[in-house]
Amino acid sequence: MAVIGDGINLDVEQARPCLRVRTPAGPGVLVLEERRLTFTPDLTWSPFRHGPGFLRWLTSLFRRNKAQSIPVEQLLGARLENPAGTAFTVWYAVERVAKAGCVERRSFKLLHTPRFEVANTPGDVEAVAELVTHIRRTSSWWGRATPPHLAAIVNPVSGRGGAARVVDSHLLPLLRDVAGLRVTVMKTRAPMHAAELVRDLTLNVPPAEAAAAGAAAAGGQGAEGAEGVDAIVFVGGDGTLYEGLQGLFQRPDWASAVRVPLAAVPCGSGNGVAASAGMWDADTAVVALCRGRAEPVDVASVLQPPGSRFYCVLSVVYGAMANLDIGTQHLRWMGELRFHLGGVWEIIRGRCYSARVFFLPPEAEAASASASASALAADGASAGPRSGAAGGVAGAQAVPVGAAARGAVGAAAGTAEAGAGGMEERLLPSDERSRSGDMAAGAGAGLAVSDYPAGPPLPILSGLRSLPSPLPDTTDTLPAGWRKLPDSFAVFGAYNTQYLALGARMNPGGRMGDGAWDVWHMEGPPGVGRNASSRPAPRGMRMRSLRMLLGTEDGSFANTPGVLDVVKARALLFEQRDVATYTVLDGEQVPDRPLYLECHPGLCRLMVSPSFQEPR
Ligand SMILES: Nc1ncnc2c1ncn2[C@@H]1O[C@H](COP(=O)(O)OP(=O)(O)OP(=O)(O)O)[C@@H](O)[C@H]1O
Repeated sequence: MAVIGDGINLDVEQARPCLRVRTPAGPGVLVLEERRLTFTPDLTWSPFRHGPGFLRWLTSLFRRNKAQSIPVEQLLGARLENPAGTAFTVWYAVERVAKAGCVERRSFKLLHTPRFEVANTPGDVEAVAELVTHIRRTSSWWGRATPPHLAAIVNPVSGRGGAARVVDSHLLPLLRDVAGLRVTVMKTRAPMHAAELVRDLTLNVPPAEAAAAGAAAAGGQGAEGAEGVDAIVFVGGDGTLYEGLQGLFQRPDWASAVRVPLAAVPCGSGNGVAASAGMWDADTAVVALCRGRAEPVDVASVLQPPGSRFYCVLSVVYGAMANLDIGTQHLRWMGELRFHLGGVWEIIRGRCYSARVFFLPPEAEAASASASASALAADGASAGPRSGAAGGVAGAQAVPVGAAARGAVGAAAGTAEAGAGGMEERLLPSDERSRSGDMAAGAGAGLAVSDYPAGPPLPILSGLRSLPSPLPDTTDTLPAGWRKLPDSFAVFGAYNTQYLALGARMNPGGRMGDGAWDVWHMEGPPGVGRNASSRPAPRGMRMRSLRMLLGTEDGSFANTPGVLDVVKARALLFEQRDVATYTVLDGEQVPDRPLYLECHPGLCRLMVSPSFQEPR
């Protein structure tokens, strides 16, 4: 042990600084041991019990020289409290468990010690700097020698507009000043700006092996020290992450860029991605970003004629579930409450919605692949649209629910039509836009997978001879293994993760990296046909919907038989056949045309809370 300054010792070899410090409650010794950081006061007061009040002072008399310690696994970092570097506070995170209905929510509360101060000598200042760096490196740098670099994409209009506040209260003071991470803040200036920002980022891609080893460290050792960004943090709602995801897949290097972890800090209205990752609040998100745990998350490619390709990680919803989101946009100022009001309104309305849905269960994937391979072989491996039963009809009706139908939706929602078309316009790079425009003019456009922007391979959809439009009446023209859902729904939603919003566990039992989406549906009355107006719900349906609404917070509706049915899907063919609703991907409306979804198992990586756990 070397003596560095007045009363300050540093056990250099074992990196165990022992500092003689002064707190507002009196002097003592601060020791960093292998398992804990301990402060032992010389006199009577504990640093954790300082503050005004005679009673507090009196109690501390009975706690003479009692050492206070923080387990190292709780440490987060330390902040220098003055320019001279002689004062600092140590920050740590304590786990809290709260009950939300029948499920536990594990979040973190951030706490700090009182201000420790040392004498102003070069040796003391150096020892403090060394201690601060040591705590930061071992607690919050993902096991690296240098601090990871986070790009924070901040949407100032998400939710109630609190994202900028979270930057000032958490991202900069805690992640940067306490944990010592490098944080670059970028504010979005308009819809889809997040995609542009992600497209232009210089990324520090971890090696494939490090990413595959995955769960432990978000970055991996190989990427350390490079100039790029180690993780992309979306400070906003689900829409902000969704837009960023589109940008990620517009990058020419998307195949490696997907190894850079994504994170969601909850500042929107729904925050389904953040909730599904266990990021219940900004404090917990800070701890997660410091610990650097990342898990694989499935991404779905969604193709829509004539040439759009979207990517989503959260959900495809339609009917009541879509109306309570998109139909309540004007109540955004209410935060999550708007979804509950929308849900109640949908129950009062008691509507069912018509749609055509086919899905491929995971266990049927192999059968489907071999069937389509042999069909292709029999056809001489021809590619592109065919004039078969599905393809022939499709050619004439590439946009199945016509302008009149979209007009009706637009009229109902004010800006719905502009929003949907506008998003498609914004999503596609300019060359794709012009291509898709040309294709829209031509009959049969967008019916082969090759008509869509390149990206992750789509073996299941490519196995279809063409993308059927409109969707057929039966599974006869589809490869083996495909199944059909009823044509009418009181509720329909396909989910990848457990939560659709912080207070909505819509997919209890869902796992975000299992390579399948869970399709929840409540069947409506038969005979609701194409382009028909939505029908009133039959008897008992309102009660089932109400049960679902009441059991949404913890997902307990799933325990009541007969409320909803669920199937797992590797791929989905979906066609909207109703004018009184929307089709919504990850909370963002898309045009009301057929969509073809295929799941890419575990393609991206999502940063999760240290206590994140999914059902087995
Ligand atoms: N600077 C901006 N000005 C206006 N709109 C923006 C800006 N930046 C992003 N947007 C748009 O804000 C919309 C809402 O963002 P986001 O989805 O993150 O919040 P939210 O809808 O409140 O949350 P959630 O999706 O979780 O319900 C997005 O559709 C996005 O296009």
